[in-house]
Amino acid sequence: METADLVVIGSGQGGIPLAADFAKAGRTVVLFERDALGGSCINYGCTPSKAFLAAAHAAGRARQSAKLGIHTQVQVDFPVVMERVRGIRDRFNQGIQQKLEGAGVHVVCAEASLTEEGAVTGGAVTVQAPLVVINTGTSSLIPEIPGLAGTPYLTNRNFFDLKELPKRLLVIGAGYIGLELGQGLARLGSETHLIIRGDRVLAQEEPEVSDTLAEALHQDGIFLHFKVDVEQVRYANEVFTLTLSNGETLEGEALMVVIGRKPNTTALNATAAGVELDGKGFIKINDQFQTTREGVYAIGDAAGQPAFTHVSWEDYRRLKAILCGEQRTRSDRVLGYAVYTEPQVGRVGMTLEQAQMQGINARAVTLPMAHIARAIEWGHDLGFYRLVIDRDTDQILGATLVGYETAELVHVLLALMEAGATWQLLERSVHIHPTYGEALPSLARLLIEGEMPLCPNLYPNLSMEA
Ligand SMILES: Cc1cc2nc3c(=O)[nH]c(=O)nc-3n(C[C@H](O)[C@H](O)[C@H](O)COP(=O)(O)OP(=O)(O)OC[C@H]3O[C@@H](n4cnc5c(N)ncnc54)[C@H](O)[C@@H]3O)c2cc1C
Ligand SMILES: NC(=O)c1ccc[n+]([C@@H]2O[C@H](COP(=O)([O-])OP(=O)(O)OC[C@H]3O[C@@H](n4cnc5c(N)ncnc54)[C@H](O)[C@@H]3O)[C@@H](O)[C@H]2O)c1
Repeated sequence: METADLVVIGSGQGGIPLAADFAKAGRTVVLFERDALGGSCINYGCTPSKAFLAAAHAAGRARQSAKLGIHTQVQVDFPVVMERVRGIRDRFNQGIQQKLEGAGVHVVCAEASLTEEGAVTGGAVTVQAPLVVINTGTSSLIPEIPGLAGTPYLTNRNFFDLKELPKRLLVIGAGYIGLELGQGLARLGSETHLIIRGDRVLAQEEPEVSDTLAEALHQDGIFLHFKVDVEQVRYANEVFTLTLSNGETLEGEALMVVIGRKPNTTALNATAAGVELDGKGFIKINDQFQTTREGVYAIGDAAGQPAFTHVSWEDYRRLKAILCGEQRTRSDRVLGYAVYTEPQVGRVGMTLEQAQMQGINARAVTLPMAHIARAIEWGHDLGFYRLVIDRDTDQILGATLVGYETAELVHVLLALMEAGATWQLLERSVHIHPTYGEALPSLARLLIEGEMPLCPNLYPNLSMEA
């Protein structure tokens, strides 16, 4: 049996830098990875999806330029689009390999599990270490629909291997992945159908977000099928036929199943090793990322943290600080995230409803994009900006920005929130005209009740009787 100072299971977004930092500091580190180095973000998630969306949104924007008086004919070279995506993914993947090798991390290409004695074993390697960090992420959740198993359906895992643009695409699930990749393929030319269980897309967000996105998807020619389930899948002659709960049938050359994620914890032998899981299989951790077994920590998606790359990465920074003796916790962060549809959804902190549910005396103000000069001038007038504040402390609690490139703009509010700023600070800052950014102080100005009154001692030296 080998010994090491640290064992990392899974090369997720937090595990990689943690392993590299320890190794660079002269500690012996073993990292187990059962699949491609870099985890879901680099190989099957953020990196390829955003490279793919660059092409898709370029096509969408070119078509939409007709409303500016510019007429273009969009020709999509799908193999080139996907080659570029895979090229970027492969470069990032190789970068991770070099980072780990350069730092001196011993990488074991095998699925790892914990032993009851607290060692980690995978392939032909068993390692005993005082510190084990689990960063095993999640995989696609696949529903048990009759006829689905064994068909060549798509998930985020094989989507980026597509060689041909499907003529018709059927998507089960209208969350992050369904909307981003569904809108993407629609913009590249697939006739796209979203099959939605409930009555709105991106149902975890505020209803106005769902309404705005539904309008945008409609403008892209996407068919939205609300309040239906898929009862049966058939695959014959390279065509999928779905029977829906309302009796309708839909046909498509491709079927994408994107209904959420499940934690990669089955192979870990966690419970027997004293690492407790919750009812959905996520690893139970305390506020310092510690599992129920001493010396074993868990970070990222598998530990039930918000499923974003920047969260997993921030988990690494916080865990490293904790291991170095600092007083840090995992739950005091300002959480921001974005959905890369067009328009984008940039989110930070709490919604009005979330704040009120916590008993906060909260208030929200909303500014439609159609009232923002830059948005009108540039033809991006679908969406809105919303700010949530605490009436008692005046602090900014959260924001929802639906519009052009709001994943960037939302950082203004994220930074203000991190600094504990009040809305008055935002209100009195003078932003550049005409920008999307200048709408943020305008949004804060909506919190000033009524017209700004003239002060009674205006021009005190000016005689009113003259
Ligand atoms: C299509 C898609 C797009 C996304 N886009 C974004 C985005 O734009 N922005 C964003 O912030 N987030 C995005 N995400 C989410 C993001 O990818 C994850 O939240 C992020 O990768 C963090 O994951 P992680 O660090 O917990 O683990 P992961 O990155 O999932 O890595 C876990 C690794 O552990 C390995 N592993 C699992 N079990 C074992 C085992 N027993 N032994 C050895 N190895 C094991 C896996 O093979 C994997 O490589 C996206 C996700 C998807 C699917
Ligand atoms: N931009 C980003 O940061 C980004 C992009 C992609 C993914 N992600 C991460 O990955 C996670 C997973 O994304 P996702 O799109 O798979 O999940 P999701 O939770 O965002 O959406 C899944 C959708 O499928 C629906 N659904 C569930 N069961 C269903 C069923 N049987 N039939 C039909 N619909 C069903 C749900 O109601 C939900 O609307 C996200 O929560 C997010 O954290 C992030």
